[in-house]
Amino acid sequence: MTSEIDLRGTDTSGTDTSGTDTSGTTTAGGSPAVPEQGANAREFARAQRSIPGGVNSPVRAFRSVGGTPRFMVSAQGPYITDSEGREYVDLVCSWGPAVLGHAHPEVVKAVQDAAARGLSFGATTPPETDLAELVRARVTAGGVAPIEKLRLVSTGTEATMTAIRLARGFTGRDVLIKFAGHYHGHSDPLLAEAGSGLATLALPASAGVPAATAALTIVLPYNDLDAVRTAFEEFGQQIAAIIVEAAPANMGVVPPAPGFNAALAATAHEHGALLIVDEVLTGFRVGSAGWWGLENAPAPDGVVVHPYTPDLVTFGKVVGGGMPLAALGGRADVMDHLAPLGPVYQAGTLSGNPIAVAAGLSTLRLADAAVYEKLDAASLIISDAVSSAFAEAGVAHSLQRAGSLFSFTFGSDVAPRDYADVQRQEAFRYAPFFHSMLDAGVSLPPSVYEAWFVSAAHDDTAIGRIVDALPAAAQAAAAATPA
Ligand SMILES: Cc1ncc(COP(=O)(O)O)c(C=O)c1O
Ligand SMILES: NCC(=O)CCC(=O)O
Repeated sequence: MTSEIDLRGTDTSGTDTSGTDTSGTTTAGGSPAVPEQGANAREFARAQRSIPGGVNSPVRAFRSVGGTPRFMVSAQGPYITDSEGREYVDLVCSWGPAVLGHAHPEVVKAVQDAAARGLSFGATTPPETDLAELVRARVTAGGVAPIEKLRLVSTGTEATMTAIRLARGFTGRDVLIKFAGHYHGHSDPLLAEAGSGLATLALPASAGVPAATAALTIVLPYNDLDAVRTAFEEFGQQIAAIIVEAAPANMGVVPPAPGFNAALAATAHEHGALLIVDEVLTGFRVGSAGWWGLENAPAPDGVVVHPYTPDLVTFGKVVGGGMPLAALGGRADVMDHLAPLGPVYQAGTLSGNPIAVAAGLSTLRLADAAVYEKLDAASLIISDAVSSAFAEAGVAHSLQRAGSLFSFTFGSDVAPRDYADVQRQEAFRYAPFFHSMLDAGVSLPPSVYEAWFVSAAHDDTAIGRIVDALPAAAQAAAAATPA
C-alpha cells in the first residue's frame, strides 16, 4: 500500500491532507518517480473552487468509489501519469478513443502538421471528405454498406441529438424509444434512465429536462423484444425511431441477445420507424466496422445469422482519435434531410475541425486488422486474469464481453441482461477493488457501471503490472461490506 491511500476523502475542504510518499514508487520503465506529494489533492481542492465538483464531466469525479481524482498530466502508450509523477497502466483510455494507446507518434505528427496549417477555418476542407469516405468504406459487412452519407460533428452527444432530430424530421413523428441503462450523451430526450454517470450517481433522469420532452421518450427494458413490440402496438404511428447502443457498455457491458438488434430493425421498419444504432463507444473499437460489422460479418459458410441494416449510425471517440470529433451517418435519403439539402437543421462552428479530422484520419488508417487482433488478445488476457483473481478470492461475479470491451458485475455468476439485473449487484465490492488497483498503479474506470478499455499498446509489461496487482485487489473486493 502506498501513500495514495492518504489522499482519499479529501474533498471540498481545500486542505492538503496528503501524507508523505515513502513508497519509493517507480515508473514502469524502472526509473524512480519524483512525486510532487499531495498534488492531486491540492489540484482537486483548487478545481472545486472554480469548476462544479472540480470536474468537467461527472464520470471523472470518483463519486461512487470515493477519494481524490487523479489529475493527469501526460499519457503515453498504455500508461498515464498524474500530477504526483505516478504512472498508471490505463484501462480507461480516455473512455474509448485511445485505441492505439496514448499519443501514438504518427497521430501526434498528423495533429502537429494540421495545427501548423491553421487551427480552424470555418470552411470546408478536403480531409473531411477523406474521413467520410474512409468511414463509408470501412463500415461494410457481407456486401452491405449502411453509411451512404456522413456528417461530422464534435461530440457523441451532438451525433445522437442530431440523429434523433433527423429521425423525427424524416418520419414526421415525435416519439422515441430508448432502453434503460443505455447512454447516448446528454441531450434532453435521452437522459431518462441513462447509464454511465447517471447510473453511477443513481440519477433516474436529469433535472432541467422539460416534462413535455421526457414524455416523448419511451424507456424500455433492454433485451426485451416483447416490450418493444407492445410499445409499437400501442404507439406505432407516433414512433419516429428506436435508438440503441450497438452493444451496451454504459451499464457495464451487457451485450445484445443474439438477433436482438436485427429484431429491432425489423420491428421499427414494419411500423415506418427508423433504427438508430449508437456506435459512439463501440465504433472502430470492437472491430474495423464496429459492433454492426461483427454482427453482420458472414460466417465461414457465407451466412449472416441475424442480418440487419440500421437507418442511422452514430460514431464518436475513436473516429476522432482523441480529439473532439464525432459523426452520424446512414441512408442517403434520410441524411439528405439535413440542411442545407433538407429541412432538419444542424450546424457547428468547429464541425469537421481540421486538427480533429487529422487525428481521426490518422487513427483510423493505423487501426488495421493487426490492431484489432492485439486489442482482442489483450482484452481476453486481462479479463480472464481479473475473473480468475475474483474466483480465487471467492468473489461471486460475472464477466461480460462485447468484442474487446468488458466489465464485471458482483454478487452472482449469472450475467445481467438488462439494467434492473445490473442494479441488483453487490456494487459495494467495486470501490475497494478499484482503490487497491489504483494504489498498485492501475487506473480503472471509477465506476462499476463503466466498461474497461484496453489499447493495442497494452503489451506484456503493462499486462504484467495489472496481473500483479490483482490478488490483493480481489481480496479487498472479497472483504468489502455494504456501506
Ligand atoms: C454509446 C454512447 N453514445 C454517446 C455518448 C456521448 O458521447 P460524448 O461524451 O462524446 O458526448 C457516449 C459516451 O460518452 C456513449 O458511450
Ligand atoms: N462510458 C461513459 C463515457 O464514455 C462518458 C465519458 C464522459 O461522459 O466523460
